[in-house]
Amino acid sequence: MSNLLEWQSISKSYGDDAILSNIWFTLNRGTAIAIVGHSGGGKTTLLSIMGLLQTATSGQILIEGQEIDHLDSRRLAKLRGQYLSFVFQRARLINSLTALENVMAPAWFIRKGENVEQQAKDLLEQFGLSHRLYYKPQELSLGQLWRISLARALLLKPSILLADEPTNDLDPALAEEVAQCLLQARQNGAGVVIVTHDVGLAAQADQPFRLEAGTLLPVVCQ
Ligand SMILES: Nc1ncnc2c1ncn2[C@@H]1O[C@H](COP(=O)(O)OP(=O)(O)OP(=O)(O)O)[C@@H](O)[C@H]1O
Repeated sequence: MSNLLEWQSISKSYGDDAILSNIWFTLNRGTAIAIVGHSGGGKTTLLSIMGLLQTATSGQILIEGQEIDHLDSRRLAKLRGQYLSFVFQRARLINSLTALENVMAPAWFIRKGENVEQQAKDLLEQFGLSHRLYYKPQELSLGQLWRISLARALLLKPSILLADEPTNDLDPALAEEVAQCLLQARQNGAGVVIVTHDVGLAAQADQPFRLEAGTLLPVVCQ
């Protein structure tokens, strides 16, 4: 079976500024990789290329063995919907919708025609929020908002879950809770990619990397 995601010699420059150079890696189903690195080192750039939101300057990207570099924007958008889901540092929920509606909103477009309500309720129950289904974001705590954001991402049944700085600004207990929820997504076979400043979170991934001088280096945890 082919790898979920494969990068072959990916480089990215903005004008003369080389940000990523000659990056190779593989993401398998049911595994998590984490990427740490200093501010301005290119983590967001890397994640947005991974999320098919930006293109690389050179190299090959394969999703389940399929080369994507020749695809037009419409086909890329389709692949994004089919394979990828994002969890952002700030939950980015819609204030006028309830928790349940927020979870279902992207699925209304991506899983058109499917009845996703029960699955959304099940996910919220799994995250201990069945008593908050009809609350609006402003009536919920930061941790609850974060769990809703993760439920929203998981309802799309992504093969690849991308998380950008998921534990920034969270207290240690909540950061640990978020880490466990994210890593749990591996159990459904998702490949998880976490970009973080949090070395403790990175250490819990199956493969922690450091982004340094545009290159991914494996981190050896003690
Ligand atoms: N669209 C762009 N055009 C030109 N330069 C850019 C662009 N986007 C990012 N950069 C530059 O690329 C470098 C890497 O930026 P990036 O946002 O990927 O870093 P980062 O590791 O995510 O940083 P942080 O941890 O502070 O969020 C920075 O020097 C930034 O100025």
